Amino acid sequence: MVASDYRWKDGFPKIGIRPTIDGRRRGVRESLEEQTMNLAEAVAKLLTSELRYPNGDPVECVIADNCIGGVAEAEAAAKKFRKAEVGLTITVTPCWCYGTETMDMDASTPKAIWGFNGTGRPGAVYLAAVLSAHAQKGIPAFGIYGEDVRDEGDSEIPADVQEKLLRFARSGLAVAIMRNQAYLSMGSVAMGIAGSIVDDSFFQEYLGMRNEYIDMSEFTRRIEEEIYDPEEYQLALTWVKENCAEGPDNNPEHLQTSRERKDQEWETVVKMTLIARDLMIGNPRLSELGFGEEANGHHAIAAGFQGQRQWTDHFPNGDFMETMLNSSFDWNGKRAPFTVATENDSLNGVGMLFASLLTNTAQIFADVRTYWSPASVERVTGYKLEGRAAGGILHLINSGSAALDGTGEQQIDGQPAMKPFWEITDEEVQSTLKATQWRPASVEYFRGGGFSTDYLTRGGMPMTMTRLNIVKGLGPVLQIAEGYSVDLPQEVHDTLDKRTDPTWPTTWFAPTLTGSGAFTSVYDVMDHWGANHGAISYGHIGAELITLASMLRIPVSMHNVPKEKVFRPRAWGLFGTEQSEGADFRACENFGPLYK
Ligand SMILES: C[C@H](O)[C@@H](O)[C@@H](O)C(=O)CO
Ligand SMILES: [Mn+2]
Repeated sequence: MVASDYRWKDGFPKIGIRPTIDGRRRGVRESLEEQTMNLAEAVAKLLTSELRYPNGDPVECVIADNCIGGVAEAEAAAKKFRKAEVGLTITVTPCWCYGTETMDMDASTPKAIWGFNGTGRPGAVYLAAVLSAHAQKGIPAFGIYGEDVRDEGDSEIPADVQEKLLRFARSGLAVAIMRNQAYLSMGSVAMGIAGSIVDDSFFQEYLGMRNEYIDMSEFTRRIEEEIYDPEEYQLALTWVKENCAEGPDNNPEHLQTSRERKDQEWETVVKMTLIARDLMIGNPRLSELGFGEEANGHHAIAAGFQGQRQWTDHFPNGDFMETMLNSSFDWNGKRAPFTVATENDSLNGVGMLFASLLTNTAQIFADVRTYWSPASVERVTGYKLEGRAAGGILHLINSGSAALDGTGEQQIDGQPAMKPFWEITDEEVQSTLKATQWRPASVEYFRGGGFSTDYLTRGGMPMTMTRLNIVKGLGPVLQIAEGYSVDLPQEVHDTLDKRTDPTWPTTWFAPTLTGSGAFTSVYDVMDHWGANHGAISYGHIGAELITLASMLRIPVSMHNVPKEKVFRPRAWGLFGTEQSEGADFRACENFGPLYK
């Protein structure tokens, strides 16, 4: 097993499927057993064929041993699910069943109910009844009810039901996978950035996660005492020399460092990468080398590196380490990305974690740096923004953490994309590496040097930018902006890029406007953004993020997701049905964090 696969050794949570049934024997129950179990099997088949765990394996479903007609069978299923480490449940039924007697009572796992929309037996009536019980008992559940009436015995899952089952399951798996994992804070607060003040109550109560902390001096100790796998280090260094092209030094001549110094910095940043990964997930090789404690790691599904300034004022910066860990490959080959936030912005790290669990793809961490109005672009370059960029663009750029996948060199149907690692080809890995330069870090900012990731994201990718904020008195709030990466003519990009730090990776982002609220204009999007950073994912995943946030009881303060894709627990509608965000805030406050 390569070190980076070690993190999956405990397996993943499973999806529990609960076929519920009218418990009346001597006719009713018997007539429904087969159809009900068939629905359960059809749901399991759909989920197993469509969804994958972060390591690429198909998700696993566990079906209750028999249909659930009353409390004894409900508890038997719950027991089976606990043993099988089920992290979310889906109840399916074509018929009337007894609400509180058959419901899943575990308040800490996401749950959905699909009430088959037929006429012979009232599955949708059970759905309404049991959802009212869920509301009354404070255990919110998602309701799924197909739009069109189907015939009795039909166990095909209609497309609208499939979409909701998958959206629920993706988000529910994200909830279950992050639970009991850790966020590892490497260092503390970077340059007064509030997101790097780790709020452990938030992690504990909303995400079910624990917090681990190390001082950055741990990197120094491990470098000096050689607490890493020396063979992997040699492999990594050789791979880096062959595959990571060093770009031109942009520093004023008197600040440029020698070749010898740069070579040393490369050695240090490669060691830092091995060390950060081992800190996060452990490494069995360290045990063989006599470092049993270090071999265990911190059980971290996400981490952040403070870097600035105490580390970077003296040592090479964390850009190479953060970028490589966030990417879908390294010297060991293709593998699931790690989640590492730059500047230890733990709240942006959580945004990256959400999106990576929902998509199994790598994430871009960036400063939401500049709103470029069409007039400003024209003034500075003479160029008139057009197409998706016509309303203005956001310059997403930061020194570290942007996954190499963000180059857009991977493809889906001939279009730029970012894919799960198991779909990435070797050629795409090569062109991603070719599209990236490693620029000697700007020494005025990073006195200890290092190498910044420099690339330009290809335009035309659907993308979703998200940001988690914490507000005193309110708690966490999520912001979501769907849009597209856009291409600019090369000379226009160069002019705009050179006004800031051209050694950093750039994504030009055009959010999709709705004409109202925070999405009236691109300026409004920037003006509403809650912090200096955003987490950017491939794809339009706003609907998945909304569903996930509602499971965790994190209200969404701004989004541009079409209304028909918004899917939250049924009880949300009881807090008001208006299209504003108010009902979401009231519901989240009322039910409180998932693990309170
Ligand atoms: C080099 C600078 O300190 C940057 O790292 C800074 O602009 C940020 O990224 C702030 O989030
Ligand atoms: Mn930043």
